[in-house]
Amino acid sequence: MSQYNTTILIIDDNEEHANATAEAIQKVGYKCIVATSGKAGLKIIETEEIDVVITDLIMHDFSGMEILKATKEKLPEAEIILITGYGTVETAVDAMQKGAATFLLKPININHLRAEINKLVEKQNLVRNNILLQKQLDEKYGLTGIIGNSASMQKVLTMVNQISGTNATVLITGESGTGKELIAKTIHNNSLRKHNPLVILNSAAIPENILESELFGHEKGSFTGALYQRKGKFEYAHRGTFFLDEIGDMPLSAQAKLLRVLEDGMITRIGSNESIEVDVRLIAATNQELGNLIKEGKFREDLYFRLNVIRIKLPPLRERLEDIPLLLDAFIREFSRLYSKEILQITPEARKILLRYQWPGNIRELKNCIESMVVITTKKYLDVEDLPDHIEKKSDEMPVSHGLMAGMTMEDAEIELIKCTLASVGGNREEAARMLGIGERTLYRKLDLYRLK
Ligand SMILES: Nc1ncnc2c1ncn2[C@@H]1O[C@H](COP(=O)(O)OP(=O)(O)OP(=O)(O)O)[C@@H](O)[C@H]1O
Repeated sequence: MSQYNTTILIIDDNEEHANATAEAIQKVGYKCIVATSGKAGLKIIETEEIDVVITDLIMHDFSGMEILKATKEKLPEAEIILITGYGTVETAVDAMQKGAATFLLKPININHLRAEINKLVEKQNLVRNNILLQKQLDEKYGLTGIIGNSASMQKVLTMVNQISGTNATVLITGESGTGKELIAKTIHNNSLRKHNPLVILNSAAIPENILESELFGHEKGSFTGALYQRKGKFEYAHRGTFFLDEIGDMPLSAQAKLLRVLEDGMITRIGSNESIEVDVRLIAATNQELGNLIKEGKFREDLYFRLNVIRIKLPPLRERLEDIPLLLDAFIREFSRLYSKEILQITPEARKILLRYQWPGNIRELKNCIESMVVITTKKYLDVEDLPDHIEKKSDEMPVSHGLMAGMTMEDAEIELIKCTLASVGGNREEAARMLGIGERTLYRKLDLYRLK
């Protein structure tokens, strides 16, 4: 949405003043509706789609605070700017705590007002585009809950979509917190097995001496402590999916037995001579390099080939920083709802810092970070001071370009600036355009023109 389809409501009981403000805003392309009383303003809020409400704080019938309350109820996505005199600054601050975007002092500086509106509209567009994009992704893949519009995640989603309906064994690799379990659950939920169990076992979390019993079950008396007969996870997963996490940590003896199950579809409980047929789709995951484990003699090569029928490689978050804005918006919404806080926003400064951080714990770390910020903030937005302590807070450490020299053309300088800005935000074009103060489309055009894509 551009400014041409953004509607701004101006509520001010000084008619002359209201019209002058509207005229100044219309000049830069916004659609304006003027209400010259609080009552008229409230009626418009009830019936029209408004993106930004600019209201005087003190009017003869209703106060700006009442307008704010009604707007929050009827138009939760709209942004509110309060216009106030010096005597009422305290009330305006209170209004910001109740959800107003900002307040401006009288007499209004029209350039300042335009800049505030531009900022708010840009923020609204970003949120709306992200929601739309996620909806499109969900519709395209029918895979709700997996967020990511980077090329690498699109590739993963396409693959998940293609293989979910098959019975093929899947090996998911990726660092901790990149979403391996989420992908495994999604494959199961989109498969014909979705009404049957999804059984999950983490090989690393089970002591070696009981892992085989967990996997294949045991007969009563088969070892000290085996007081009863017990089914293993494979049996529980019959007709469903078995997600075996941290497979790289599985001891060699269990690997040999697992290989046999994959080859003939039969399991044998410990202490039994009888084989039981199981119909299980296996999805294995690891954050280790299985190739290295094979070289070290810790992982069976034949099992690796059996598992590696379909391989899904999840890239670390630092290699797909362009997914961060979408993830940020989704997690902020999720935790605002969970902790019953009005949907919060994040300041550009805090956003910049999160975009530059390397995320060693990947999406799990980002999710935890946003959860803690939502919990601790006392404001309507998340800011730099809400960031966890271990995240470096300096946002002014921009990469410096060393490529500028007297004598180079403006065009070369522009190329250098674009490259340097993109590098500072990990290639995130949306964020880079914002920093450069140009539209995303303009940035795309320039990338095309200078063959920087
Ligand atoms: N693409 C994504 N979109 C939304 N949420 C995600 C995405 N990827 C991961 N998450 C969330 O991040 C958290 C960690 O994901 P998950 O447990 O699937 O990672 P993992 O790779 O299995 O981690 P580990 O190797 O430590 O077991 C979960 O809360 C998950 O829902």
